[in-house]
Amino acid sequence: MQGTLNFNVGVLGHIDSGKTSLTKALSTVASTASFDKNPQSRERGITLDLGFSSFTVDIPEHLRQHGSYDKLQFTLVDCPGHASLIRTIIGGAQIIDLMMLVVDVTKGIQTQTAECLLLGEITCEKMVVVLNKIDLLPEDKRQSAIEKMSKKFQKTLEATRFHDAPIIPVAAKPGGPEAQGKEAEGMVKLIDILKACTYKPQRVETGPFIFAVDHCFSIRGQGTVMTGTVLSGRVVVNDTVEIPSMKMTKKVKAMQMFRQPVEKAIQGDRVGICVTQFDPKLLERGLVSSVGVLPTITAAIISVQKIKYFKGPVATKSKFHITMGHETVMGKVSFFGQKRDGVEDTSGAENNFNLGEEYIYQEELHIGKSVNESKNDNSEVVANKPVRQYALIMLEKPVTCAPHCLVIGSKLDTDIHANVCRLSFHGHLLLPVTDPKYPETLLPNLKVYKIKQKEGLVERIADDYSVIGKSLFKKESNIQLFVGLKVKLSTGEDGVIEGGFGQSGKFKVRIPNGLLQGTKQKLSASSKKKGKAAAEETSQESDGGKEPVKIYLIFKRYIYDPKKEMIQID
Ligand SMILES: Nc1nc2c(ncn2[C@@H]2O[C@H](COP(=O)(O)OP(=O)(O)OP(=O)(O)O)[C@@H](O)[C@H]2O)c(=O)[nH]1
Repeated sequence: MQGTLNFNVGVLGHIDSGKTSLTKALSTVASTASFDKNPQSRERGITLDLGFSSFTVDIPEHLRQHGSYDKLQFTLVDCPGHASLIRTIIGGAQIIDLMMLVVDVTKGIQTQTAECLLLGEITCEKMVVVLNKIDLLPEDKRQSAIEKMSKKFQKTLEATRFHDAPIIPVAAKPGGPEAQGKEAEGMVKLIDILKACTYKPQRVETGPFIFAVDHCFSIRGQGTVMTGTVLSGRVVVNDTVEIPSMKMTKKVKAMQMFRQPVEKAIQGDRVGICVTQFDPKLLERGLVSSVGVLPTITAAIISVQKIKYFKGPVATKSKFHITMGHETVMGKVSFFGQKRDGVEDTSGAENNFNLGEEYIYQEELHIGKSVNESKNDNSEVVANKPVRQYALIMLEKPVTCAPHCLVIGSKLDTDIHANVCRLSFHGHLLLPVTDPKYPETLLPNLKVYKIKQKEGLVERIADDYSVIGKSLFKKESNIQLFVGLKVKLSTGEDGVIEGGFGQSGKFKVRIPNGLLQGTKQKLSASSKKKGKAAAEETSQESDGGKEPVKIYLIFKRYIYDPKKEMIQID
C-alpha cells in the first residue's frame, strides 16, 4: 500500500521576518484552523493539522527506497513571537526534522535569529536559511546585496553544525501588507531545496506512547479531539491514554491523519485523536501518553551544556526559566561534573549518570566543549568533545514531561531589546524526581563532593607524639566530624586529628611517627620565650618573626550528605 510520509519543518526567525507569510505562501493545504472558524466545517468531522499548515509533494527519489510512500507531506510549524517561542519550539523540538530559519534580508542577523539558530543546533538535524523580503532591495543592487548577505550568513553558519545549509533568497509577500495579489517569489526553488534536504526521519513504534497536543476542541456528538504529534511509540483505536495534567484516562474513539480515518499512528505522525468528551479548554497544550509513563517531577538531574553565547556566569544556586516538554517554570540549579584521575571527563556520553557514583561540585557551568590540543605524537587531536556536566534542578512547580526530554535553561525576563542571548544551557532529563519530599529521598544518595582545604596552626607541643592545634575550626564547629582525618604539618610530619581540645575550637593532633627534632625545637623555643601559660593563649605569629608551624587539612565533603561526613583524600 502506498502512503504519505510526514516531515516536520519548524519555521523560525526574528519577529516580523515573514515566517507567517512564508508559511502561507508555501501551504497548499489550508490550515484546518481556519476551517474550524467556519461553523459548517465543525460539523464535518474530526479536523486535523489545527494551527499547523502543510503541503504535499511527490515523494523524492532518495526517500522512495525507504518505504512504501508515494507522497511527502511537509508540516510547517510556524513559531510565533518571542515570548512563546521557546516553549513552542521545545515542545515540538523532538518532532522537528528540519528548521527553516527566516531572515529579513534588509536586517540580517537579529537577536532572535541567533537564538533560533542556537535552538536549531540543539534540536534539529537540518537547516535551510531563507533570506526573505528581497523585493525590498533596490532592483539594481539586489543580486549583489543577496550575495553579500549570503556570504555573511555562511560565515555565521560555519561556526555551527549547519555549515552546508542552503541559503535561499525569496519574497514571501512582495510589496508587504498593502500589496494584494502579488505572487511570492522563490517558492518553487525553495520547495525543491526542502525536498532535497529531506531524509528518512526516525519513526519507531516501540517505547511508550507520548503525544504532544497542540490544539484541543470538541465536536458535538463525537467527543473531544486532541491534535498533535506523536513524540514516541504508537497509539491505536481503543487504546486507553492518560492526560496527566488532568489526572484522567480516556479511550481513543477514532483517529484521523491527512484527513483520513486511521487505526494507528506512530512516532512523527501528526494525528487528531478523538476521545470521549471533556472540556477542551482544560488542555490547550500538553502531553498525553500511555497510562503511567509520564512522570510529574518536582526536581531532576539533567545532563547539561552551557550555551557559549550566553554572557555571564551560569552559577550554582541561581534561578533560571526551565523549559521541559510544553512547560516552563522557575528552577534553582546546582552543577556538578565528573573527574577521572583528576582530569575532566570528556567521554561525551551524557546519559550515563549513576546515583551512587561520585561527582564533583561546580560553582558554575563551564563552556561545554573541551579541546585537547596535544599534537606531540601521531595521535589524533581530540576536539570538541562535550565535557560531562550535570545539574540538580529544583523546580518551583511540578512539571509533567517525557522521560529523557530536552531541557532548556534561559533567562526569559531579560529585556528582549538588550540584544543578548537569553538561552543559558541545555541538556536532557536523566533522573526524574517525582517525590514531593525529594530532599529526603534523593539527596542522601547523591554523592556530590567539594574538596575543602583548611589551614590551621600548631599552638604547642602536647608531648613527643602530639600537638595542640588552633585556627582550623570555629568555636562552634563540630570537631567530632573531623576526627580521624589526616593532616600534614608544614614541617613535614603526618598527623591525625584525635579530637577537640577545650571549648574554643582547638584540637589535638596525633603524630604517629613522632615530632621531628627541628619541629620540637622550633615549638619549644617559642613556648619557653612566652612562658607555658601564655603560649596556650597567644598566637605563634607574634613569635619574634619566627615561621609558625602550620597544619594543613584537605578533605572531601559530600554536600548533600545529611550526616555531613568528611572524607579523607589520600
Ligand atoms: N515587502 C515584503 N514584506 C513582507 C514579505 N514577507 C512578509 N512581509 C511583511 O512583513 C511583515 C511581517 O510578516 P509576518 O509574516 O507576519 O512575519 P512573522 O515573522 O510571521 O511575524 P511574527 O510571527 O510576529 O514574528 C508583514 O507586514 C508582511 O506583510 C516580503 O517578502 N516582502
